[in-house]
Amino acid sequence: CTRYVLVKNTSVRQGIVDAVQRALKDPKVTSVVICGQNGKFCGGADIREFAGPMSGPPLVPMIHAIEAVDKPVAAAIEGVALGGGLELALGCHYRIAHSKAVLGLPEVTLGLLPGAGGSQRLPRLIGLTAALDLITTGRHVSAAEALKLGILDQVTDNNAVDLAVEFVRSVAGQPLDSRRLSTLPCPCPPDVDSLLDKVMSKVRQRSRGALAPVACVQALRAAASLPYAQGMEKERELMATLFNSGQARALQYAFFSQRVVGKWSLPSGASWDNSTARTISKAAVIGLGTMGRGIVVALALTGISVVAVETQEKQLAEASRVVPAMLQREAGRRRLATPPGVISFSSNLQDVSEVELVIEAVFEDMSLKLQVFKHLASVCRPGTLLCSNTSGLDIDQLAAVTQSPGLVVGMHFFAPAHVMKLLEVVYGPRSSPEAVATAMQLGKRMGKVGVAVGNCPGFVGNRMLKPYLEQANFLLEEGATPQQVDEALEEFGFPMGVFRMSDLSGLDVGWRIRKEAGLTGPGVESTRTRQGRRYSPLPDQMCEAGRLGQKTGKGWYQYDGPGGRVARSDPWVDIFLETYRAEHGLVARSITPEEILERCLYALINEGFNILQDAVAAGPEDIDAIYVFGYGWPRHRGGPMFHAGQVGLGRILERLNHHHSHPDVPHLKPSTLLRRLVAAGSPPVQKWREFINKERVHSQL
Ligand SMILES: CC(C)(COP(=O)(O)OP(=O)(O)OC[C@H]1O[C@@H](n2cnc3c(N)ncnc32)[C@H](O)[C@@H]1OP(=O)(O)O)[C@@H](O)C(=O)NCCC(=O)NCCSC(=O)C[C@@H](O)CCCCCCCCCCCCC(=O)O
Repeated sequence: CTRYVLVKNTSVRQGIVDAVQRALKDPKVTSVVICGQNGKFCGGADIREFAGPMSGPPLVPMIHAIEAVDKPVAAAIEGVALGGGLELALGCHYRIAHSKAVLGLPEVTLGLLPGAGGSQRLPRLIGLTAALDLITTGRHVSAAEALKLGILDQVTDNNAVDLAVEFVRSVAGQPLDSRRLSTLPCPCPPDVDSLLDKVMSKVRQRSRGALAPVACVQALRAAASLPYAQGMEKERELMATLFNSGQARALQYAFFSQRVVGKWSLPSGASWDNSTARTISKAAVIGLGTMGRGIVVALALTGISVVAVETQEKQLAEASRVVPAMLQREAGRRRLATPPGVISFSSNLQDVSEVELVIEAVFEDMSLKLQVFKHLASVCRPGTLLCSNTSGLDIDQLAAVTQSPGLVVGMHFFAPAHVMKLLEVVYGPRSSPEAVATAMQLGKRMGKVGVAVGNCPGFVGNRMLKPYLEQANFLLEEGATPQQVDEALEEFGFPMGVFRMSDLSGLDVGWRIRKEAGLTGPGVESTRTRQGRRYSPLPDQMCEAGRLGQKTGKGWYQYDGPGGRVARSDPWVDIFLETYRAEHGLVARSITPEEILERCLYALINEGFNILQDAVAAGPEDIDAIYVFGYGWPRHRGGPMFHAGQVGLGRILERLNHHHSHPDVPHLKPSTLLRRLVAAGSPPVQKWREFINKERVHSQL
């Protein structure tokens, strides 16, 4: 073999075409190895190219040409072979990989399908059943699994390129017909139709309105039932539909948002690339309720040793029993051989004196948290980072009771903390860049999507949730039922509507917060206006009636006893709402799903604009990542701020104005930023950051 180097500064596709052509023409070349540069085979198509017209040689004919070559061609896979990268490898006659390589067809996660023959070649190679799994989930597989599935011919711990060269030399001259996947039949189980139907219904249920998983099944049905050329035609047709769908744009935006938020910056100018993070090896978690336990597991899974502290003996005993089992289960799910972290349980706060970082996860009560922070400040070594898992309390107030307020940040996890991907890293005015960098890096080590956000009540996620919940309650007062509201939201793509979600998390959570805010409780007058704003006492009255949600077996729905999970509508709630309306002289009216979506979602989006205006979030991507990873916003709709752009900012403004002008629907006053964006011609979401910065410079916000 002669080695031809693919030059990186020209299009990779052009490079491959040219190099293969030269190799074909060169009589000295008996076989060909395609490899990547710098130890990475190929991560697939450049997603940014999808936004404009494609240039350079198209992928599909290029792969066909490689497959048709009459000298053996092997792909030497190091690093990754994803998407178009794996499709290129499937066009080669052989595939040799390094043991650490990762393979997959993740196009479905970008709103696409493997559109360069992958949907037709992979099932011909590994069979329909396995291909359905890989293509509809987009999951990555290790080299070992790929070898077992039959995607790879050989795996090595040594140099994959050297092995591939040796390998193709050894097979030079052998017939290649059986190695051309496009010529092979697709191995299918006998009950192929019932398998496809079953997978289709599973996919529809799981995808909540996403188009790509459904198109993937359709493409695989074509692979199973049609000759290759017709299958490719179907693949192209489905790809064209997906390609031009708003969902593909939303999912590709979500891919980049996830990466944008990692490049955080603070209003002070500190940012990910000018701040140094400390590497944490010893941490402590204070409070072993649901959140604390999850955080302990998340830390331990990264190999950090954790001191888990709980002062209540009963809770400590239960946590000592439950946490190791949780760790074992999660390690198993992640295919980690043994959970690497070491956990020690204690009832003594003194035991955290040697750790480098503490996460407080006690009850959501400011006076209790202040007490804990004061204590920590006296127990911990100087320089220990003190973090709070508060879901919305003032980080600055906590920092104020310590000697080093710069070392205090919020680390707001989402339940279950060892599973949910989102982490809000909350910086106060005094938090140091080092503290933020350390919390962000720790989040990354835990596999979280960390988003740096400013300090305000509820931070980003919960601050936006408030007007959303408020509108949902107002809709009940006006005539909707919890089922109607939930159905509209679930149809939109949320895994759970707002009332089912409240039942799951417990109605008492918000009740406690409202009591602390003086909005309800003894001595507060039972009116529909509180602290000068419209207020719905409905959720408080539910709590007063003992209906706290799933845990009491009754909430906005009824369940089969406490802890039950299947929500059924409850005639009690209908009577409760009717009585309430009658008491307050409200006449129920018919409310459309459109109004439900506008009132709930536009309220949430409007608060998102306020948050951007206040610089609590650095950009719309931060808000969108928070909602996609922490609040069940359907990923194929990009996130609330992306969705606003899709709907049209002018339309959102017009509908907010419309609802706001209604005498009994307050709290929907459009944000100044939204107005300014509309006045500026509604620039695309990718331009908002720049726009906000300019407006701020000119003091327009
Ligand atoms: C590769 C990774 C695993 C690396 O992870 P790692 O953690 O190491 O690094 P990062 O994730 O932080 O990434 C670093 C850096 O790189 C950027 N990036 C990564 N991948 C891509 C990409 N694919 N494109 C663009 N940019 C990428 C990332 O943003 C970071 O940039 P930054 O500036 O922040 O530093 C990991 O990155 C990863 O998983 N990547 C994605 C892998 C993937 O999903 N691949 C599939 C891509 S889609 C594809 O391959 C499609 C194919 O099926 C071929 C399609 C054929 C097209 C045919 C067209 C027919 C269409 C018909 C249309 C008809 C139109 C009409 O008729 O109108």
